[in-house]
Amino acid sequence: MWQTLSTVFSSFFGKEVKLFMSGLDAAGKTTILYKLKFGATITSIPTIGINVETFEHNNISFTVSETDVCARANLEILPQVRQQFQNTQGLIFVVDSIDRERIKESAEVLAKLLQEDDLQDALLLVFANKQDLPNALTVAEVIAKLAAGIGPKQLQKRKWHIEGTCALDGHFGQGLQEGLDWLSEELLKK
Ligand SMILES: Nc1nc2c(ncn2[C@@H]2O[C@H](COP(=O)(O)OP(=O)(O)OP(=O)(O)O)[C@@H](O)[C@H]2O)c(=O)[nH]1
Ligand SMILES: [Mg+2]
Repeated sequence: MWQTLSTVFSSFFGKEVKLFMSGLDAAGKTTILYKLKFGATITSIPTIGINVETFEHNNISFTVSETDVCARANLEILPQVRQQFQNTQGLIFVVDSIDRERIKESAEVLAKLLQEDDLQDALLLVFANKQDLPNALTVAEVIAKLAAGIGPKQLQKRKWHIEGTCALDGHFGQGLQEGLDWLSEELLKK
């Protein structure tokens, strides 16, 4: 399987892709970013501002900006966050699957992001994170709650994918690489 994928993606040598990652505070964004970059779990503290990191996957150089600033500012997207959206080819939205009380708020943030002009053509990858914890919302439940919050039509008109993830699991996390594989395959079609 790896050989096949690596052959398919060999045409990507030198390709640079910009992604924006968001979601509510404590969803696991920073943990995911550094797991993807270093293959290691970092001890994270709440992020102030925006983290930007570049790493390689499937011969693609992914530059990922991550922040939850839009959530902290009463769901209004701040100008410095909006600056990050230019030329963004993919939006990674991280959901804390155990935070049942805030899943509605999470959907509201996603709805705001999906309305942004610069994100109209962006692929949408949702990570339903913290699947390792008991009582986590299942992937199907996360889809239903997000679709209810943003309106099902929002998902119909966009290329999107969801992975159940555990960012803490092993070297690569669980579901994270699969999510990036989906993004890579969709980028190949463009
Ligand atoms: N059990 C479990 N805990 C996780 C997982 N992913 C992240 N965490 C934990 O969740 C907490 C918050 O993770 P962060 O990566 O700091 O979350 P964040 O989204 O960057 O938060 P802000 O910077 O405040 O926006 C940390 O204690 C992580 O170790 C996961 O998949 N499972
Ligand atoms: Mg953070």
